[in-house]
Amino acid sequence: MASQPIGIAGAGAWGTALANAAAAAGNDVVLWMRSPEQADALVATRTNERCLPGVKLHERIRPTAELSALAASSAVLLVTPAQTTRDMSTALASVLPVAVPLVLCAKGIERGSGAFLCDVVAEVRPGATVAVLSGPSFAHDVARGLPTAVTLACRDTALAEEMANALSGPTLRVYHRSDVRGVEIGGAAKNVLAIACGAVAGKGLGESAKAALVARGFAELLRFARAYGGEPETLMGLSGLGDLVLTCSTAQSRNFAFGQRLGQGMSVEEAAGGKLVEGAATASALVALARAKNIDMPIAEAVEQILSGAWTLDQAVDALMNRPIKSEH
Ligand SMILES: NC(=O)c1ccc[n+]([C@@H]2O[C@H](COP(=O)([O-])OP(=O)(O)OC[C@H]3O[C@@H](n4cnc5c(N)ncnc54)[C@H](O)[C@@H]3O)[C@@H](O)[C@H]2O)c1
Ligand SMILES: O=P(O)(O)OC[C@H](O)CO
Repeated sequence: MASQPIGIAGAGAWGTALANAAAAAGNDVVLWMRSPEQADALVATRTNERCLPGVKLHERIRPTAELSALAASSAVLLVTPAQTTRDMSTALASVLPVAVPLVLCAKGIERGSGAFLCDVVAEVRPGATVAVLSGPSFAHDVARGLPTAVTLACRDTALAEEMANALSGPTLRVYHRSDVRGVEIGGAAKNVLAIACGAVAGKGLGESAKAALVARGFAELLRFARAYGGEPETLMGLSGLGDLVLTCSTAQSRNFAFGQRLGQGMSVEEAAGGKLVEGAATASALVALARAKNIDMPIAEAVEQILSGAWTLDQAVDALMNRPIKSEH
């Protein structure tokens, strides 16, 4: 794997941070972005000032706007927003040999179809290997070389181990696992729950409410994952509890910050402020999947009701607090 470059599709905050981490781990990296102007600017300045101000691009990274430049990669990390997965993996299918694994790094569920992102890729690139990388990792932390750990899941356990080794470096520790479904559910669902935590913070409901929400949110995550074939043990790990705790802790998270602004009384549009808020894009699909299997997810439901304009935040709090008293599970 080391002799071929790692390909990265998407040069936003996370794609650029992962490119730096992969290069620091000893790999050559081809970093693709859709804009030729951005690629030229990256080649010239070796910084991605819009997404990661102040971070120098590692010398082993080759920026490009030619998708075909990814064809010789040992693996391609797809790091564009979750809702672009179908279009991006279709475009990649036309240039990548089927033997090149695709590692999904976005966190979400496809709106409209309600499809998990791995299933989207399996549809448009049949026979190709798909993996998922997820866990507690803010791009700005990783890009600055602050330490963290994430999980890479692939059904091919030998390949999962090989890719985890290739991407692990001095400050990014990559664990491997075979439970692809569990790892992708952890990443997708925690963003929706983080919006609720942010809203509690923005509304000034206190630290106790926030902690209660994390615990009950985690119970929802576990129920959902169990019903959709994820292993509970996976959700107790980095892409589950780990990422839920991170994203529910700080306004450094875009999902939390979005919820916080909703809690302060802003509209959905004002609160998003033009930034990528994956939990807002995924909430309706997550809730529809939960309803389809009668999975009780009142916190995710409340987020969806607020986002659709059906409930105010006060109504959501009332609905959550007035649910029948029951045994904790
Ligand atoms: N930023 C983080 O800390 C972080 C950490 C872990 C995971 N993630 C996940 O990674 C994904 C990307 O997040 P990000 O922070 O890099 O977002 P970002 O907004 O910084 O970057 C997204 C990139 O995708 C590109 N893009 C958007 N639409 C596209 C399309 N249709 N085709 C091709 N390229 C397109 C944009 O030009 C941009 O470069 C999200 O799913 C997010 O949840 C982010
Ligand atoms: O900024 P957020 O909320 O998209 O979260 C980024 C990562 O998913 C944290 O692990």
